[in-house]
Amino acid sequence: MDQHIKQLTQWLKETVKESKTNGLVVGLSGGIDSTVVAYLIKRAFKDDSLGVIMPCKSTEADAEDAELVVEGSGINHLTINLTDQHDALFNNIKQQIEKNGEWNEDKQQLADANLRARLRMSTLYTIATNYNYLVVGTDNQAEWYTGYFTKYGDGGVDLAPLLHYTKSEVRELARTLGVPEQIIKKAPSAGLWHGQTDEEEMGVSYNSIDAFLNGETVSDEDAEIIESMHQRTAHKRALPKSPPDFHHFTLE
Ligand SMILES: Nc1ncnc2c1ncn2[C@@H]1O[C@H](COP(=O)(O)OP(=O)(O)OC[C@H]2O[C@@H]([n+]3cccc(C(=O)O)c3)[C@H](O)[C@@H]2O)[C@@H](O)[C@H]1O
Ligand SMILES: Nc1ncnc2c1ncn2[C@@H]1O[C@H](COP(=O)(O)OP(=O)(O)OP(=O)(O)O)[C@@H](O)[C@H]1O
Ligand SMILES: [Mg+2]
Repeated sequence: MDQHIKQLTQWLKETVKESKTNGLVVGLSGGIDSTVVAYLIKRAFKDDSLGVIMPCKSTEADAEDAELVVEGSGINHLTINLTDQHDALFNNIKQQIEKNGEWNEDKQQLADANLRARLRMSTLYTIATNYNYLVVGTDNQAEWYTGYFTKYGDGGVDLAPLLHYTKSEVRELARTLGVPEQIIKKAPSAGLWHGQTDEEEMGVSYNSIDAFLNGETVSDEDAEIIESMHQRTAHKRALPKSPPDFHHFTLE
């Protein structure tokens, strides 16, 4: 993994140079993916890398883990609490829809969760504009393939350095980078509602997704879940659909 870390660091430097920007910013959750990204961007840009801790109705333990990452990596950081802003915006939207009697209770948890991810994205882009930085994503190969991210939320980024690494490879990168074991061992969680874990929500383990991506045999049930997630989320990996140019086409 040493060689990968050197190459990733070099790639980050080149990408920033080509974009004529000054550095990189990432959201720091205290989870392993953003931790690995934080260590990498700090290596690439000693002074022009920034981690942003954005609690949003999340647990104190998550913010403490993120602080541990700041200490371990030495990365510059900001903490911006989004809880009140999320509350205000979500309740405003909810009240307006409720007035029409059209609020969908079944979708409340998901809508609330995705707004958290999109508020974080908006915060990161506001910061990126200020410093002339790029926003770095944390999606790994397993999340990208299954579409397990919020479209234009944590998926709304300028570059995605971990896209070709399975979850177990991200753990290997973390060990090589000297990430504290406490962070490596934590159950992956989007932290979008109390007690959420990725594997419970998806109904399949990262070990199984990694094996599938490596071309190894997994159970039929797991393969079906993975393929179905992949198909349902194809739109997240594509540019927005647009119609044919009707200046040049007439539909029958
Ligand atoms: N066929 C289609 N063509 C074009 N667009 C389509 C579409 N189908 C839905 N859409 C659009 O996409 C939206 C649904 O996608 P999206 O908004 O992403 O929402 P969705 O995929 O339903 O939910 C996001 C999932 O990602 C998980 N997540 C989020 C954030 C972080 C993490 C993590 O691991 O940390 C995990 C979260 O727990 C949840 O399971 C729809 O509201 C609609 O606007
Ligand atoms: N509380 C938070 N503060 C700042 N950024 C956050 C927060 N929660 C989530 N994010 C951002 O959203 C990204 C997606 O979350 P995700 O859970 O997939 O990654 P992770 O937390 O780094 O690792 P893991 O998947 O193992 O939990 C994070 O990597 C991070 O950039
Ligand atoms: Mg997480």
